[in-house]
Amino acid sequence: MASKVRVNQDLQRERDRANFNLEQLTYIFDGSREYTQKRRYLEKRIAEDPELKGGPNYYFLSNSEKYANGVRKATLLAKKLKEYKLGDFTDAFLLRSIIFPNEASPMSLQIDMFIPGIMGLGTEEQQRRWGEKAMAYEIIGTYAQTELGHGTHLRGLETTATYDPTTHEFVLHSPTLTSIKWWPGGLGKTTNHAIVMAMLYTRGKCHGLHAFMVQTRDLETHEPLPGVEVGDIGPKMGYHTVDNGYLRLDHLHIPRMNMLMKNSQVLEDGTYVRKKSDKLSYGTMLFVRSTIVKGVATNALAQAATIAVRYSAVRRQSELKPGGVEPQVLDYVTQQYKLFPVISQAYAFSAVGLHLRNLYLRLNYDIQQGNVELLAEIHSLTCGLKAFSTDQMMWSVEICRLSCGGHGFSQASGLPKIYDVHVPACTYEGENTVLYLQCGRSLVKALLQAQKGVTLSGSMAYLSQVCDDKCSVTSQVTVDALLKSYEWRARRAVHKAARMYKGRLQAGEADYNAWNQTGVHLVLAAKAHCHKYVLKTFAESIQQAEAGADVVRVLQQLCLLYATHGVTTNSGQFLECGFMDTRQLELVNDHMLRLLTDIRPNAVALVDAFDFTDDKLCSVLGRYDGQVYENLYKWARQSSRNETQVRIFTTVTPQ
Ligand SMILES: CCCCCCC/C=C/C(=O)SCCNC(=O)CCNC(=O)[C@H](O)C(C)(C)COP(=O)(O)OP(=O)(O)OC[C@H]1O[C@@H](n2cnc3c(N)ncnc32)[C@H](O)[C@@H]1OP(=O)(O)O
Ligand SMILES: Cc1cc2nc3c(=O)[nH]c(=O)nc-3n(C[C@H](O)[C@H](O)[C@H](O)COP(=O)(O)OP(=O)(O)OC[C@H]3O[C@@H](n4cnc5c(N)ncnc54)[C@H](O)[C@@H]3O)c2cc1C
Repeated sequence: MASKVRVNQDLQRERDRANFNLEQLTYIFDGSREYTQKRRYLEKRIAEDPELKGGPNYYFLSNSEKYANGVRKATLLAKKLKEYKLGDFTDAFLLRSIIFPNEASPMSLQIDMFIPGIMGLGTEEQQRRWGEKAMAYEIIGTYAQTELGHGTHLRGLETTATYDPTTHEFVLHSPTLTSIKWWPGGLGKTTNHAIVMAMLYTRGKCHGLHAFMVQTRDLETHEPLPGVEVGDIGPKMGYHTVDNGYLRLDHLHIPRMNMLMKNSQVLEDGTYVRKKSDKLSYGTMLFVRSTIVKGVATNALAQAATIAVRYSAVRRQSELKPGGVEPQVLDYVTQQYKLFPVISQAYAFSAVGLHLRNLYLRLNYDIQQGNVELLAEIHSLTCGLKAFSTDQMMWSVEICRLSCGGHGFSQASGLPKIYDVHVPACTYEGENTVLYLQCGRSLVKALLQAQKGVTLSGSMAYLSQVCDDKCSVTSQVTVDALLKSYEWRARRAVHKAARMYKGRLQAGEADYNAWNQTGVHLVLAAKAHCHKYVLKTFAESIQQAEAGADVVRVLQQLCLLYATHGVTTNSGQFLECGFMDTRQLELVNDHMLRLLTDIRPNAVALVDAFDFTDDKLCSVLGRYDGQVYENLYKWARQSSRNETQVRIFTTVTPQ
């Protein structure tokens, strides 16, 4: 992004010394040149749009004002989708990310889950009936699954949908206090529809969790409908622009055809027609998990790295060379050790996120053809990678904030806002530990199958491969050599969990207890499996990259940094499996430190390539021009606390 303003000299010097084609790297990070061009076009258009440019300073708003401003922008988003003639899903996500920089829209569930739910769970007729209205924002919906008493345990959800064959209606009800729907985004004030996940009863039999289209509010008055109680769940740690709400249903009658019936049906006489797979109802969650790696984890990592690296190039502090000038804090190796791995994580998870998107599209196509073979594998992968990428993001965003010293603790840095809005991803769409366990169990089950002669395929094929070669790490540390170490570490972790599980069964323990007692090692196995998968996918993406040698070189440096940093921060597991010895670990560690030096000249350019505008970052520390101090001072003076001076009133004490 060319800037005509005065750029901080240190930052300009960093940009002048970069030695790779930054534009090409942006295309790779975005996924394509076309996406970059469309993003830039929309960013420019929004920045110049009189209805959207400017606006109140988010940081100085109360929580209620943040929500009201969010509703204002969400209604403009709906308007601009039409005005800009943007129709498809990707465009809606993109436009929303520009209008809501590191903010969640009060209507975020409309495109995150409500529309995907209609398209994924509804018949073609139902897609026409509600999908088109939802795309036109004529109805505003959310996804109401979690209840006061249950979020993880879907089979424990209590909301009921009971079919009445005499009226051809479902009666939706919240039978207990713990069955009140709790958390759905936009439910408190904003939305007028919800996909309600409820236990389906027909002819006295429960058929498990199914999706129902429920109108919660009058489309004219926005009043809650009879049988519907809705409200906001109250202040939260972050996510202030979203009215996460509660929904209590009191024998609400809805037509039979409000059950989303793509995968299973209830006929007029109450006959239940079952679906191909019990898990197709869970399809919306699988879709969202597949988008979180790129849309949430990568996005947060890249933004936090941009802010922290640019600021570290501008910030001069302390004394490095005795008597010398104060150095840029980016010249401290400890600062490089904090920040450069975050850059590598952002590029790694971007590659994985783009890969997952293609995998999901393939699964979706297969399911349309009635083929659910890939479902279990993609479920396992999306569980593991959603948890692994968001865990990494949570820690790394905080490392970036801490690396900015006191100013990192100011909202002016933009880093607390990144944390606030993205860290819930460790909980929503499946709490991370629970998802690791899903992944870990599927790995152990696959290995046990392989031990019975079943040939494994896909991401688990390596589990049954006999690998007797020793670690090939020499003084020439390479990704290929390290990938074998990662594979060995993951294979060993899965084998260990499987041995523990089988051992407990053989000792006569019940199956559920054998799984529970193995839980810690299931999580370790899932993390090791995901770590290997990320490194392998990142490395393969570089081999396939359409880029010049200069860009390939910097990506290879980042990939090797990702690999070596992963070994040094998990060294116990690599040593424990006996594949790598302490001498080889030393070689890996030394190589990682050399990589920090190699990457240092390109550090600012590598984050510039993420191509975030100042409007997107909302950060005084991460400004493109690096003019931090004067803008921190200007920012502080905007604070309402500075509108008045302190007056000392002497109180007259009665004689
Ligand atoms: C881009 C930004 C988006 C922002 C969105 C913000 C809004 C947030 C919205 C939400 O949070 S919506 C609510 C999300 N809630 C959850 O994710 C609930 C998590 N819990 C579950 O998914 C399930 O309860 C479970 C943990 C997976 C357990 O499943 P279950 O109760 O069925 O029992 P299991 O014995 O574990 O599984 C049985 C069997 O089924 C397979 N399986 C489970 N889920 C799926 C699935 N989604 N797809 C495919 N297969 C699935 C599981 O692997 C087992 O297989 P087998 O081992 O029997 O072969
Ligand atoms: C910001 C935000 C937005 C949300 N938006 C929505 C929404 O739009 N729609 C919606 O339906 N929901 C939404 N949710 C709810 C979210 O999906 C749930 O909070 C999430 O699924 C976790 O469930 P829970 O809260 O019941 O936690 P619990 O499952 O009760 O977790 C508590 C602890 O128990 C552990 N635990 C639970 N089960 C197991 C197990 N089987 N094995 C081992 N440990 C276990 C967990 O690891 C965790 O440590 C949102 C939540 C947040 C924070």
